Amino acid sequence: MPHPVISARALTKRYGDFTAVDGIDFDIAPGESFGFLGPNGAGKSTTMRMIAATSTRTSGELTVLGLDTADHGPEIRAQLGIVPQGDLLDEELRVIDNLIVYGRYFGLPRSYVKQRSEELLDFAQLREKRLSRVSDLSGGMKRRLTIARGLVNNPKVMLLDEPTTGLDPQARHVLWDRLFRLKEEGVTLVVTTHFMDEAEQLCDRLVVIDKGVIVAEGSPSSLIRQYSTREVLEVRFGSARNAAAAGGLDGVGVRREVLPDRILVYADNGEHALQEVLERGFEPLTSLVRRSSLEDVFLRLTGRSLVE
Ligand SMILES: Nc1ncnc2c1ncn2[C@@H]1O[C@H](COP(=O)(O)OP(=O)(O)OP(=O)(O)O)[C@@H](O)[C@H]1O
Repeated sequence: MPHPVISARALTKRYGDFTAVDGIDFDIAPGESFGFLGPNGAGKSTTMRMIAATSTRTSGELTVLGLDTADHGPEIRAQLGIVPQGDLLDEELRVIDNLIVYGRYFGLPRSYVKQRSEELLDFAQLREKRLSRVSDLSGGMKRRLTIARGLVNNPKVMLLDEPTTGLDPQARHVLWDRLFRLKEEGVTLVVTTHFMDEAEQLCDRLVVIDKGVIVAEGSPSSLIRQYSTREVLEVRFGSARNAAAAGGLDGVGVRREVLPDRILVYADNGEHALQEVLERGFEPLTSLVRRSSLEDVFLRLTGRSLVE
């Protein structure tokens, strides 16, 4: 890897007796789109706050853009774009003024901030909303404005904490498209998410994090290859028959996961697996063959579903 823009070794954060981040190691390369994928409470936001030098680490090492976060908070923050979980916009201000006021916090010259804010309105597809109040924007527009605001200081690294939580599918796709544009421009993206589709869409590489610990690392496709099969057969037998059917499917596919409402059969060929299920005399109410996803990886690694 070229010299990493962010590097962590044995990074740990404790709140009293509770360890939120438990000795994690990772390196993020320039221009990479890197994800922390994990359920609520895994320690993702805590890690992001330590990267942004707004929360101090308990132990371990952490450098951002070659600077130690313990000693260089203001210099680091001046070079990062930060998109926190809540939008934290000034609801009373107009859209354009949110950008200008934020830019002025960085001490950037007024003329530069004005010009940059106009460019960012276009980037965020908010030109028509230039003079609207934030309170009149949709959730997706607010998120895009927050991202635009995070770009005022022209950062090389963007931290995005759960960028699409709470948005509808269309708004999510618009946002992913904008983030993809940033990536094409060479901006390093660091994203936390508990959505496996988001991780698959946005991340070149990710770590799966659970209870403050990294349980796997790789590209979405390499993680799926390593921890799952090519296909998954999902069969539903109804609550009364689910357990009995689960007991009768030993040896079908490579592996099975029995969930309360369905059984997942991991197999390289899902249709063949379905044939075997039928040959054993188990007629499912519904069946579906799909490709493996990061959700399957997470289930395999932790025994739990990502979104519970
Ligand atoms: N200031 C704090 N004091 C005590 N415990 C905290 C504090 N901040 C976070 N925690 C705890 O640390 C754990 C990790 O929280 P964190 O917010 O980093 O998780 P997360 O993976 O980002 O999840 P979410 O998506 O819900 O934010 C949680 O159990 C949380 O309750």
